[in-house]
Amino acid sequence: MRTETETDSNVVDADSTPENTVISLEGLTKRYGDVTANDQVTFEVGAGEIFGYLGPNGAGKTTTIRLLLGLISPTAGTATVLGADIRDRRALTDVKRNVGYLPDTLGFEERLTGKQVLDYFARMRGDDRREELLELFRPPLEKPVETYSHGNRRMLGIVQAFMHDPDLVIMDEPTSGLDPLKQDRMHLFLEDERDAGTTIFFSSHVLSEVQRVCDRVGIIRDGEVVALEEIDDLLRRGGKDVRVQLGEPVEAERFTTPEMIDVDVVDRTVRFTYTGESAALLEHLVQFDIEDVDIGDPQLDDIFKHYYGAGSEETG
Ligand SMILES: Nc1ncnc2c1ncn2[C@@H]1O[C@H](COP(=O)(O)OP(=O)(O)OP(=O)(O)O)[C@@H](O)[C@H]1O
Repeated sequence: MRTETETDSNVVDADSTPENTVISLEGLTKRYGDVTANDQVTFEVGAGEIFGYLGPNGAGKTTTIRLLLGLISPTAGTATVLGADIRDRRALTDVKRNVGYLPDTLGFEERLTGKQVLDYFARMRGDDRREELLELFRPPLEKPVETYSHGNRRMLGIVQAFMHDPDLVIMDEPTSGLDPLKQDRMHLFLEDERDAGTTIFFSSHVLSEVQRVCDRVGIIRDGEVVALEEIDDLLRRGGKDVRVQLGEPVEAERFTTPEMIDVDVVDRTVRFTYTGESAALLEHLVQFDIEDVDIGDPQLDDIFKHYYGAGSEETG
């Protein structure tokens, strides 16, 4: 069941509490010496949603995932996964039979064949959906994993993560390094799984993929969650990345409207972030001698820059 959460401001919304909580983090903190990799991370993920955990390299995404799976212990705070407290090893081990995990780096024994790897996981947790998933992702099962391409490693990893038909799947940058066709296949698959009721938590540093498949997003920066909201709200505030090629040079003052941020005019090319309605932008542009217009989604970095303020905890 899809979870509706209301977010009417761009502050971290601690009340954004989905029903039927599958993952709940409460003040989760992990320190490595002077580095606070996760700092009081608090949010919830509801049943049947695709939750995107977004952040630049080194933000703390993998740390959260490893904490959730009990692979490392928190310095402070805690979390529950399918109701099990991550500090309770036995309870966590029990529920992990019902969790799929796709790590960023697959720790498969390299000399085993893909089939042997799947057999190993099947013995631990079952493999009811193995054949169906193999039809879809087709890793070369009879070859040793050490001969696999990056893409095939991912394909084997996905089969492994889903074949026991878990209620929750946690994935660390699942599409990184995949070609566009494989990324597409993965995204469609995740949507189908979500529609069938599986909860999916995945990390990414690619906004476009999070935008495409996620219902809700948490943004982590320097170990802190700086935004927690519906993807549509995030993108609306993120604005559009616009590049306009003009037939003749134009004065920035004449061209600029209040909805344009970071206007950069170089000769006949103007770049800016547009935060208003697309129709209003087009209406404005027709006044000028336009040769070309390119309107794209904002980059994650721009959203950070414009809405969360570099290096500050300010979220508005
Ligand atoms: N075992 C460790 N020992 C010391 N520091 C660590 C350790 N693991 C992570 N860190 C540090 O914690 C911070 C968060 O790292 P983490 O791997 O969680 O980020 P990430 O968002 O997953 O990044 P990436 O996208 O690059 O994988 C980084 O500063 C990293 O250097």
